[in-house]
Amino acid sequence: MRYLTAGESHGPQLTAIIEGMPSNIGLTAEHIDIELQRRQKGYGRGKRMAIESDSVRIVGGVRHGMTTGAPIALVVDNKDWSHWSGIMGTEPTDEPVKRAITRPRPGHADLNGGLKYRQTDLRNILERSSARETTIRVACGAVARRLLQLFGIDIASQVLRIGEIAAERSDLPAAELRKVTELSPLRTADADSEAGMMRHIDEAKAAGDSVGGLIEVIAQGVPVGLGSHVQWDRKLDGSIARAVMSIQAFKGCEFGVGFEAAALRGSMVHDEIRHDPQHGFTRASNRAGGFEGGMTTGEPIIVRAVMKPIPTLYKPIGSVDIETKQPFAAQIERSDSCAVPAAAVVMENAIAWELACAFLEKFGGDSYEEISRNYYEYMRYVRSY
Ligand SMILES: Cc1cc2nc3c(=O)[nH]c(=O)nc-3n(C[C@H](O)[C@H](O)[C@H](O)COP(=O)(O)O)c2cc1C
Ligand SMILES: C=C(O[C@@H]1CC(C(=O)O)=C[C@@H](OP(=O)(O)O)[C@H]1O)C(=O)O
Repeated sequence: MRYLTAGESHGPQLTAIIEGMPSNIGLTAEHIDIELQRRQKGYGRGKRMAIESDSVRIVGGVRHGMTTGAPIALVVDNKDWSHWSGIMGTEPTDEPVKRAITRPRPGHADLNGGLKYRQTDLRNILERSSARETTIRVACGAVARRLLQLFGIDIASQVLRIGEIAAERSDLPAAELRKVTELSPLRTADADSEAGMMRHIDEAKAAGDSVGGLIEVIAQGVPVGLGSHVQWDRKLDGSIARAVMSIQAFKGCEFGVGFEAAALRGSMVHDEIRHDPQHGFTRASNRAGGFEGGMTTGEPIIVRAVMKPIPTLYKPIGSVDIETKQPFAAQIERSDSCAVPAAAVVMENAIAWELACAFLEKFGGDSYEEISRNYYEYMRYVRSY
């Protein structure tokens, strides 16, 4: 499976085409909208989220609520477009020249993008680098999720840190965790830390600053043997790391005990293998976070990732105007102060996409029926191995 997206943050719409989704999978706009709405929630976001109320239009590949095997085309309209059509139209006009953005924000794509693409109006960079794009990426992930759900794979996230404030980690199964974190404005399972986390965001915002955080995603019910050890680009932990690291502002990623493994002995890192006739092979622990040799072990996949603080600051750090070459004191219209809870939903769906691709590679088929046949036969074989 593959997908491409197009569209600017303040343009008319975001668009995606998904190629390779099998036929006979139940899929409606409602399935996708659930994920889009989850992504919009969360404490710390700016005024843009009050303007948007994201919902998808499925404009190809689905008929009467079922996929047909044809490319799936998705559209999400930007409600903010009505305020930007003069500046963001596709037809020639003088408007952008008068209102060109020449002040690059440290930490955003503005300066590098301006240099690389020879742009004198940095809007031509920020419009596409904006995390508005994660809306349509989540829509694609939500389609992948439909396939995974049919085979009992659940994915959930929890926020483990906002800036200086850590939250207690929950080890609830994914389906339960999802219910708990859904009730939290910070997408955390630790209700006691919530107030402190929100205060931390408020304080950063009041100081003209921003905060990042730490997110964990768990995927449960994933069969053993997705991905492969035989080629570097078929290692599924590698594909997931790439997908996670490609999310705007994500700066690090680990599986299982992760970076802690550097300080631990092997006996404290690896998971003992066990066998019983009823379940076949199992593990005594899941310190590997669900991966060995680039393949799933059958244990839950546990991925954590770091989101850096938002780059657009109300009290900005030093930068230089690309036209005048003078330092400037920026005037910011609006920005998020913290988008970690929203990013957790993006991360879930980015991982869902990679899992669905690996699932189709393993059990491949043009239709749900073919995939089912391959999947259940394999699962029977695994239990008797
Ligand atoms: C959900 C989400 C919302 C974001 N909101 C903002 C924002 O309001 N302002 C901002 O400057 N950056 C925001 N970012 C981060 C930037 O998009 C990101 O830092 C930028 O594209 C540069 O990419 P990099 O940080 O990966 O290098 C957001 C990121 C995510 C995932
Ligand atoms: C629009 C979204 O996030 C945006 C991501 C973003 C950025 O620079 O990444 C900047 C802000 O956009 P604006 O400049 O329009 O206020 C965020 O609101 C979204 O998540 O849907």
